[in-house]
Amino acid sequence: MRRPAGTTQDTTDSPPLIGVENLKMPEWARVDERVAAAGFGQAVRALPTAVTVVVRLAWRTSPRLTLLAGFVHVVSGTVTAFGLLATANVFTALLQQGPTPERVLESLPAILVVTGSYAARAALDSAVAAVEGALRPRVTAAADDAVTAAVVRVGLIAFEDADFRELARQGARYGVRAIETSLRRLADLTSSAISLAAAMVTAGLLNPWLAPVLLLAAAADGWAAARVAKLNYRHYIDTVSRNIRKTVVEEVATWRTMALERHALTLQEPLLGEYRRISRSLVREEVRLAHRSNLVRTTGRAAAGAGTAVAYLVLGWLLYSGAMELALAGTAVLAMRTASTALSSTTRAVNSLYEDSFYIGFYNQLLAESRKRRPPATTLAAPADPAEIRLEGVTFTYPGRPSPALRDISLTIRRGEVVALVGENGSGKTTLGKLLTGLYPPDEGVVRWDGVDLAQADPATVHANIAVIAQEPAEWPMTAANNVTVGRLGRPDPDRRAWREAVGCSGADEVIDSLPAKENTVLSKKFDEGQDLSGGQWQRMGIARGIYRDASVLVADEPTAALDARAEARVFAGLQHASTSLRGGRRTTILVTHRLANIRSADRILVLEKGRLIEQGTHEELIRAGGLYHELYEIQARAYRASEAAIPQPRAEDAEEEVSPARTD
Ligand SMILES: Nc1ncnc2c1ncn2[C@@H]1O[C@H](COP(=O)(O)OP(=O)(O)OP(=O)(O)O)[C@@H](O)[C@H]1O
Repeated sequence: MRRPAGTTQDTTDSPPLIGVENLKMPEWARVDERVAAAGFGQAVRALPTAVTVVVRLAWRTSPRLTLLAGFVHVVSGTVTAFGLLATANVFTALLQQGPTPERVLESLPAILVVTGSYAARAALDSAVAAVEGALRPRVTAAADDAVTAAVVRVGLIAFEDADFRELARQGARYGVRAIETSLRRLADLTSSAISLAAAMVTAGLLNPWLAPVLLLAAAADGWAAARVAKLNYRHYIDTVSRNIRKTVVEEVATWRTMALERHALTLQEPLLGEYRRISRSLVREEVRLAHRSNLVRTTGRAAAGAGTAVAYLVLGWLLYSGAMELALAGTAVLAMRTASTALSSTTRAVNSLYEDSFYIGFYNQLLAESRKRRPPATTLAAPADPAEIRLEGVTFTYPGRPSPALRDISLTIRRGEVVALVGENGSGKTTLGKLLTGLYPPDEGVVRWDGVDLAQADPATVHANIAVIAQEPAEWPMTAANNVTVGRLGRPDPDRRAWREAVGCSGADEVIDSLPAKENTVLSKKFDEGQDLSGGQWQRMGIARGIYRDASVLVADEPTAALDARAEARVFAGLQHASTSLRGGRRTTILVTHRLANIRSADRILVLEKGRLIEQGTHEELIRAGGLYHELYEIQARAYRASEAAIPQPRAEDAEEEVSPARTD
């Protein structure tokens, strides 16, 4: 990937364990790389968007608190400005001609105003803190809620896209944090901008020359702050891939699910080494960033110092030439100092907002992407118990994959059929199961249930009628009972018949019986007294959940891959029973399996090869056809025949003899 000049290579100093030197930068980060390269003008133009997001969120959260926050900030800034002007009056009264006691007496009202403004300012500061304290957590929670709700509602296929997953992670984490800090910056900006305006007006009233000179002194500070913000962002973009890699290595080095292989393969030290290498390279970048930021800040400060010197020279010249009275010099100095402080606070707030605006950009991008990836709102409902599932010319490609997982598939499945999907690894069986059930939309072609195009139907109405027993079932961190009933929340089952049938057909009853608190045992090691299960036990719980769901279309994807022979036989008998036990009819069952002996009695067998449907028929028809199914079946059957032949068959008299030594008589 071509990188803009001045950016660093995202590499570590030795070949990475992950296997690639440079991870591809996520799409969203590359979009924002262009934003990072933008000039200051563009940055200023980006501000209103960030401010709008924050204010809109605040308004949506609490219009009353938002108005109150705006009000107290404006009043607080105005009181400061008022105090400044009052101080000018004090100086004018004190430094005019005449006896000192009279001058002091004359300045008393102005001194009272100054004192009053300080007291008011202190009271307003507490009001600001109180209002902000009430508003900020609400806005942060609202931002968090918006982003979580947006991500939760995207279609399933979005989670197949690595760029979207990363955008979701970054947008939620940095975006929400940026909104929270922006709220504070916005408050700072309001009060410092008012103070600046007051100082400029005061200086301008004293002498029109003073105002531009004040700006000159503070502008350098502002430039430095803007530059540092950009450096920070550039750094973030440059290290994003490395940070992703670091997180992945950290996860595989510490996660419990990887622990067994990690130890068995003695990968702890290599992983630690990889982690340290990435960390070191990130630290080097951080240090380089700190040096560059420091240099920029020092340059800014030097320029600001020169600007201040010019301002004092101009003031001196104004006094020397008699363009300004000496009595006003004190006020001018005060205005200069106030303006300088206010301008650097203003520029700092503007720049922080500018920096935050990038992260708020991620946040907005995430909301927009999530909206785009949300299934379209529709009132079209899928039929609850379709008489026919039809695929017409269906092609599907996983996001980011160069070639389709399924190509031009056309087929029809009728209500109550038990259909087996067969084929070698990667031939597309699981993917076909997901398309049949509307979980993934096809890129080309159409999937219809009784003529209703699933891409046009409300996904909730489709999903309500499907049950999926996944190859690797989810390990829900809840009780064993809930691990089954979560299959259909709220299903009425007063006498627990459905529950008993589900755990009985799947063999989950044996699992539950072996648990210390039976069905009330929490299945997660994250909780005290929680229990974990073996792979096969989790699979039984998944099957029970699928059966308990009692849906009209059931997809079982390698349901018995991790089961022992006895459990497998029981599950297939259970699934057979489940296929005939749908309320008043037969359930449409789609079975994905490699163990061909289990599907001989299926109504139809579909054979896939490299994403294409190449054969279909009953077991006998496919065996007669002598194609791929016949070949695969023969390989498995031959293995059994060969192992049977290898076992010597005992003669009747041998058998007698073999047993006899054990006899005690
Ligand atoms: N989440 C995914 N992202 C990208 N590609 C995928 C994903 N899942 C599967 N694929 C690819 O799609 C193709 C079909 O995969 P699928 O899982 O449907 O095959 P399968 O027949 O079920 O395989 P197996 O018998 O190994 O379970 C394969 O080339 C696979 O690499």
